[in-house]
Amino acid sequence: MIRFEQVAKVYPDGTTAVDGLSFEVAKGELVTLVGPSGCGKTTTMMMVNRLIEPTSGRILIDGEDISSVDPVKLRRRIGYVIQQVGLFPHRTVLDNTATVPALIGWKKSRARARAAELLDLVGLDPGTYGPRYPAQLSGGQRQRVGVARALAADPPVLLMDEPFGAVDPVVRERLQNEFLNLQATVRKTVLLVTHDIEEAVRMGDRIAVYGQGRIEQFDTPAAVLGTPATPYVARFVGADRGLKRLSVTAIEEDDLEQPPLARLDESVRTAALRLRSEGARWAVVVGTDGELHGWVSAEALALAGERGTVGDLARRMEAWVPLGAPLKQAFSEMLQHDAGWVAVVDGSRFAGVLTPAKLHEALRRSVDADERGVSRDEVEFDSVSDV
Ligand SMILES: Nc1ncnc2c1ncn2[C@@H]1O[C@H](COP(=O)(O)OP(=O)(O)OP(=O)(O)O)[C@@H](O)[C@H]1O
Repeated sequence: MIRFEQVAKVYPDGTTAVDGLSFEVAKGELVTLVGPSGCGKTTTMMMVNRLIEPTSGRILIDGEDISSVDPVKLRRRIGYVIQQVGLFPHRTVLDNTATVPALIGWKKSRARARAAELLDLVGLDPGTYGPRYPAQLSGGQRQRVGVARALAADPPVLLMDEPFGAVDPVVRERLQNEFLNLQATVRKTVLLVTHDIEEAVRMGDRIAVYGQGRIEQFDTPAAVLGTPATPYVARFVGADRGLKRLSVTAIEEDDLEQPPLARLDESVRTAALRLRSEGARWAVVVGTDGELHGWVSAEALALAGERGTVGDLARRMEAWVPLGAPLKQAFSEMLQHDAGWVAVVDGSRFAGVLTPAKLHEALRRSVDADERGVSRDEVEFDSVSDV
């Protein structure tokens, strides 16, 4: 979709911003460009919409050399989101969002209807926020308007330069997640510039790690964290890359432990006897179709006497995550609920629990799989509890 072929940019004062750039971004892929200040990320991005012209090499979009495309026409196919949003202060949020559709000649009513739809999509109620002016919004809301505006004319390509840089870390994480959800539906081809490796890892399908003016590694987040291509990349991703890896390693069925179970409609008596004979202190409570309901302690069952069903005593499950969610989410649920384990569901079906030991094992397996270039289920480890 976007292809760089041996692209270099030397500024008139002789500064080589980038050199020998060759990479490809597939249709619908989100690639993050990450690296320290001044390494050439923004230059790379601005060559795509021809705000900067390369000194040598070619850039192609959909096979077409962009140097032969009229820059104005080119930019209509490319949404652009920047950190300082750049909203027009004297235009309402709705009109700001409708800027590009209006520019390309849509009727005012159609452009505004589209703008309202987009505001809704980025989580801003068009009735409430549409008539406001940019100064009447929070930083995070302005950033959302920036994204809505960039998407308004439905461009196939989106360039985002530090799009979440101007907001505090909590809002940033929320905006990142919202954007990922949005991207799952709109599937734009995205280049996103950031200097934050965490953001690059969280957002990117693939990451281009920049050294000075060149790409040191272009790979998936897991590979960049697991097997840095050069000492420079290893230093850049940091010594805590195991920790960062938590956010890119998905929970798999094999990582789970199967705890004692009790059925919702089971009698207290049989459940109590069974748990006692298994020496279990608690059980996960599931419904008739195996759906997760909650948990029950062996003590509560023992004290309840002979009558009633498990359902009468079951407590709600506070900590649970879906299968496929990152290990980091499970870890954060455990911390948040001060729990020693977290339930994992597949749809509504209870799939098992993740314990700290299993979490650690999953992480080690994933690092090892990358180092050996095999898939994770081909790696065997003794679990901590076996040692
Ligand atoms: N117009 C210009 N004239 C001369 N040098 C420039 C110009 N624009 C950028 N540079 C230089 O080119 C190099 C790459 O700049 P670029 O803005 O692409 O880096 P960056 O990785 O995006 O940095 P940052 O994260 O700080 O925005 C830097 O050394 C910068 O000083």
